[in-house]
Amino acid sequence: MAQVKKVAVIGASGYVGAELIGLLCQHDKVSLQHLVVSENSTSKGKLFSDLHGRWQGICDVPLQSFSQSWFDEYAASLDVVFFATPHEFSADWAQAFVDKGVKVFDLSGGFRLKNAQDYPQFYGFEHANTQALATAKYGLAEWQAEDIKNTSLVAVPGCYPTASLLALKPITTNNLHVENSLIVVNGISGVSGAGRNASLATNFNEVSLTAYNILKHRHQPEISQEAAAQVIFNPHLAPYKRGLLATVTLQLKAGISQAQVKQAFDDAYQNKSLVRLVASWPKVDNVAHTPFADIHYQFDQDKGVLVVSCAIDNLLKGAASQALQCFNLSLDLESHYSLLNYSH
Ligand SMILES: NC(=O)C1=CN([C@@H]2O[C@H](COP(=O)(O)OP(=O)(O)OC[C@H]3O[C@@H](n4cnc5c(N)ncnc54)[C@H](OP(=O)(O)O)[C@@H]3O)[C@@H](O)[C@H]2O)C=CC1
Ligand SMILES: CC(=O)N[C@@H](CCC(=O)OP(=O)(O)O)C(=O)O
Repeated sequence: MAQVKKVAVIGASGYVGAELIGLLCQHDKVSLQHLVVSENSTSKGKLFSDLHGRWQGICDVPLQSFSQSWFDEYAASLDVVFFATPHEFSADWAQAFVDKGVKVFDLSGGFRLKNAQDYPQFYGFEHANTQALATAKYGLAEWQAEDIKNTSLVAVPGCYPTASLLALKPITTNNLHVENSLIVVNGISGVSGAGRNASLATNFNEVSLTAYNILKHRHQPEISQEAAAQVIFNPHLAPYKRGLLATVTLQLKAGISQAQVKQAFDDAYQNKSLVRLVASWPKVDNVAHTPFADIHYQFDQDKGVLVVSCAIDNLLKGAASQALQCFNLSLDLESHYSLLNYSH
């Protein structure tokens, strides 16, 4: 029987933190101890439910602000901390919690890339803790259960990488694709993907379906690293709130059959209840506000071209519910524990 864990969430005022807290409130192995925001946050002292009205009467807990003295007072008393914070904050602070014996689930990109040199290029900062970078484990829940169990620092995948890798890995891990061929990933995300803070680019009046960050998005090295294959990643922003679609195109080796492709997907996901192999092209509306990933593919055997599409909720399967899957795995629970009937 897994014991109840003492848990804190840093980044509680943000979109991802809010979803995560909603999930943690319903989890019977969690004792939620601290909801934390930045040191100078305009939200400190407010109730969580004042900021996120969906949780009125469910989580009316005041928000604390993070500081060195907060860390000194509370860190050692925790079992688990979730970071739903900017990448650089996680990179700076995660190891300090690990050193206090706290298991860290980092929902930022602070520990996803193995190559420290990629941080200045794709994240705009030098990584402060390259040793932790080397030991952190990537936490794509359906694929890395053992790593997730056996580490103190889980790098929860990004939203686009989650959908892209769930689509790609049945093929790339079985080496069904032509080595060094062009793999193209087209991603479309709703505006909540950009977080809660106001900016011109995410202003309601400004948002129109558009590509952005072409050939320089930080998820390109993440997807390539975890698929063990170089990809071209084309992100798009779309004028809706929740949900993300990644559609990938690959060239498969000559002679690969429909049956081999089907086998690869069935083997990968037949016992994974949060990944649904659906009968038609997935839609974001079918997964928004849920922890599911929906996948569908079509293979033109004559041309050797495979197209796979995966839809997820960017804030849940692309962040908070996947982090909870990782937490469940670390407790030796099934990864879908407390998630299958989630609705809020
Ligand atoms: N949005 C998405 O779809 C996804 C986001 N992510 C990642 O999850 C993380 C959170 O994203 P999201 O919720 O969208 O972002 P938001 O901007 O909505 O929230 C960021 C949160 O971090 C807190 N914060 C900022 N600076 C600090 C600091 N120095 N110390 C402590 N807390 C701090 C903010 O608190 P306050 O502002 O009140 O100070 C806020 O609670 C990011 O790393 C993001 O890249 C991952 C997957 C999907
Ligand atoms: C629409 C939008 O702006 N999306 C964000 C991705 C959000 C996200 O998931 O970022 P991480 O996974 O790296 O934390 C972006 O493109 O930067």
